[in-house]
Amino acid sequence: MSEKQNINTKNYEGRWLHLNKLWRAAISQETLPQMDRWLAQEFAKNSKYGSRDRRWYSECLFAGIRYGYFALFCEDFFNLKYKINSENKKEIHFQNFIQYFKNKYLSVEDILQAFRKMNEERFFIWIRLRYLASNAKLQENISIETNENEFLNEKKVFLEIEKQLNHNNILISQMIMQSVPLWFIDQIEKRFSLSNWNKDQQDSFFSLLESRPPMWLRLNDEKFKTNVLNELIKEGFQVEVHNSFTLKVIEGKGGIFALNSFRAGLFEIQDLASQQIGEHIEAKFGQFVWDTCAGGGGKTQQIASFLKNKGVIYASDIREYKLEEVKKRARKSGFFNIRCLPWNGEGLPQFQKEVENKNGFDWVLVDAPCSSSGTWRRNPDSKYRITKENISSLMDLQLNILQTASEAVRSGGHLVYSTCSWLYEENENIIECFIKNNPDFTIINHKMLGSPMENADTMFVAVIQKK
Ligand SMILES: C[S@@+](CC[C@H](N)C(=O)[O-])C[C@H]1O[C@@H](n2cnc3c(N)ncnc32)[C@H](O)[C@@H]1O
Repeated sequence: MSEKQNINTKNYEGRWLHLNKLWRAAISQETLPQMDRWLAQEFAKNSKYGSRDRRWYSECLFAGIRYGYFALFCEDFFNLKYKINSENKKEIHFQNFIQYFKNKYLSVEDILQAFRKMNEERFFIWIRLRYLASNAKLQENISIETNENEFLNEKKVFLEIEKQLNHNNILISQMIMQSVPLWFIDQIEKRFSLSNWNKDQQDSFFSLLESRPPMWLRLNDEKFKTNVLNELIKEGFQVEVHNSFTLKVIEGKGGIFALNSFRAGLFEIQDLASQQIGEHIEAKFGQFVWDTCAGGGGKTQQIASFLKNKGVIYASDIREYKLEEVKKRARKSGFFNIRCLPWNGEGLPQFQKEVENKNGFDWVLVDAPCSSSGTWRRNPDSKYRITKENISSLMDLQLNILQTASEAVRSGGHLVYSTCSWLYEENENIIECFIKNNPDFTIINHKMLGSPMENADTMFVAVIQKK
């Protein structure tokens, strides 16, 4: 079978066979791969994939990961019903089945092993049925519909599962339908009650998991709005103005990086919730800011756009190569006040004398490494990877970084802590522990941002002030 497929019903079958092959290759990796990275490598290895092929294969493989846990649920239920049940003639108690399923898959290894054991054609039957029941739409108009007479038994079981779930505990049902591992049940309950999300918000938290968030853009200056909008529209993007700095791309053909206005540094791609974190750093002209975990500099750039070269920003990260990206982006946007310093979270780095002269920073941002549970819409594979053990080691790291970074805040200055996670352990818990150990700091406010309140990732921010 050739790798390149033209999109018509003639090689529809070949396309599915190739999809199965790609899925098998993905799950045969040593560990469950991060799907976007794995796919990028896979496509780079084979230049024969056309852009429509790439979109379709990646959409289907992402659906595979997004709904993989649900597919295991369906397959196990199907097997019980059609194999064990026909032999033993016993009725399956749905409640008992849920309990059995919950205890059967307790880690990413369990899930990966089950993916490997399952015939890929069968796997994609469940994925297709589930995808068709979701609100998500395939970007490419290549059908994933099943023929009327195909998979009749599976369709029956799928409908039965939907029906049974409708009569079940609502939280458990939503978790199963949205393929959220049941080991998260306590954390989800905690989040719902802590954040006081109402029924609609709870429903949205789940239903938003069916799709990626839209692409959000942040202008580096509101005066660029007309220029940027004109170019986007001219290039066929459908865009909505969210506020004076933020645009939402409703539809676009890709190729945003090639736009003149992007290359000239007039705007950045940045999720809405991430932008809202940045807005909590209310740095005034002339102030000093330290972005301790700057990564590629998404928030460093945003803070620089507030300061308009009047003030100083230090950007640090344990990954030195990321700081090269920060420098490149700063040059592109004409920000000359960003100083990059590698930092591993142990002790304070060697700042220039100017920091000591100011008695420390006015603002210190700790955009901490975290489980990324708030980015499941984008990276669904990460929901299977989060375990109690890695949350606990992340908590130690988060608290350590926050503690060390806090030593650089001047008296009266602010410490901002953020994550792209909705887990209590990584958020409220961390700031509560920090405050307990540091009575000279007070929490000014803290909140969840993004989904389910907005069509974005889910993030957390806390503003803490030094007395
Ligand atoms: C959530 S990401 C930061 C994203 C970035 N602020 C942005 O807006 O694009 C967390 C960052 O923390 C960095 N990091 C992880 N461990 C660290 C440590 N011990 N010390 C300093 N940075 C660390 C990671 O390399 C990663 O870039």
